[in-house]
Amino acid sequence: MDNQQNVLLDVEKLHTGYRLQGEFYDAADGISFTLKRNEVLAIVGESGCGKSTIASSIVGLYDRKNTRVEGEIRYKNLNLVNLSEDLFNQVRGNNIGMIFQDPMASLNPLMKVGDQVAEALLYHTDMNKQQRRDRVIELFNQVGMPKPEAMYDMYPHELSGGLRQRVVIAMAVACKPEIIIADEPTTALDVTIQAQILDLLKKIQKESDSGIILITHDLGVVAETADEVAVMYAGQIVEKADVKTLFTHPLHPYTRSLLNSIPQSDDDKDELHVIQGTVPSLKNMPRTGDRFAARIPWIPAEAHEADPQLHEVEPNHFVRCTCWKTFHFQDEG
Ligand SMILES: Nc1ncnc2c1ncn2[C@@H]1O[C@H](COP(=O)(O)OP(=O)(O)OP(=O)(O)O)[C@@H](O)[C@H]1O
Repeated sequence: MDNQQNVLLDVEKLHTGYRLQGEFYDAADGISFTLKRNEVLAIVGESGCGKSTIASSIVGLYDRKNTRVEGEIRYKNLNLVNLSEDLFNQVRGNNIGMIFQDPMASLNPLMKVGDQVAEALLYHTDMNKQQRRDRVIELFNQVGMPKPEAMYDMYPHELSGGLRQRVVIAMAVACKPEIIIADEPTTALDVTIQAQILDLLKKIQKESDSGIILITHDLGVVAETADEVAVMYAGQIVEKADVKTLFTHPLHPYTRSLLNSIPQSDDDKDELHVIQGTVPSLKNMPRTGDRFAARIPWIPAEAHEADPQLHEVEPNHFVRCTCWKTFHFQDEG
């Protein structure tokens, strides 16, 4: 049972649509989930499923003219869906920290990295200059930057990709936010550095009792880091469970296909089931029936629900549609 006090963020029927040639099309199409304290919730799915749309809806980083956001994103007594720009500016950084994929895009190339982290403190705290500098050095220590004092005065281009991402993480956690949203935080980094950054995120989460929403297309990252997982397909959550259940007992055909498309070892290569087709574009997304049905055409139409819902098939394990009951891979007969 959910302990309400531990719920940091409660997303309820979130619809985020983008205007394309005058009409809105939902990229997040009725998304509901909760993020709890001390939890890493991974949102996973192929490119174009709507993962980043959820992140930008939560932090209010979208073009208000061409984006329509409806539903509820409850944080404390606020509904972030109707929040004014002013309030968003207070919440972002202070209560909700954001880490993006490309550290270079988050950093100003002309400013010392230490000053950039200090700037976040300038907006959200009443620390004086020296206090801000001390706090930045402390943060650089916390995120594992070597020689933090010297690092303060470096420019982004003087740092490696991994160190730049550590600066971005320092910036995101500078004001001790309760919620951290990390959108593909390791995708731009070398494999060896990826593991270090994921370890760092877990360490920060544990030290600060925060909740992390980790957005990724990489199931390896999910296995490494997440507590809970939401699998997304074509704007909807199709399966939700704790990480162990999801990896040992996946049910939705999309989750099973995703898991089956990663080789565990060279021996498994012959048994991989590649997912046919691609995620439909926003305009061409089916809005009725099972959105994944077109990619598993050998499963009979009557196996799918007409209006697939998320069913709790066992405690805390949710699956959309009942077609999983008859699903098999094509070559399994
Ligand atoms: N600003 C926008 N205007 C119009 N369409 C958009 C916009 N942002 C995203 N989309 C479309 O919405 C859908 C979901 O995109 P989104 O970026 O949320 O997916 P994603 O799962 O995060 O994929 P990726 O990892 O490639 O970013 C895609 O079809 C995308 O083309």
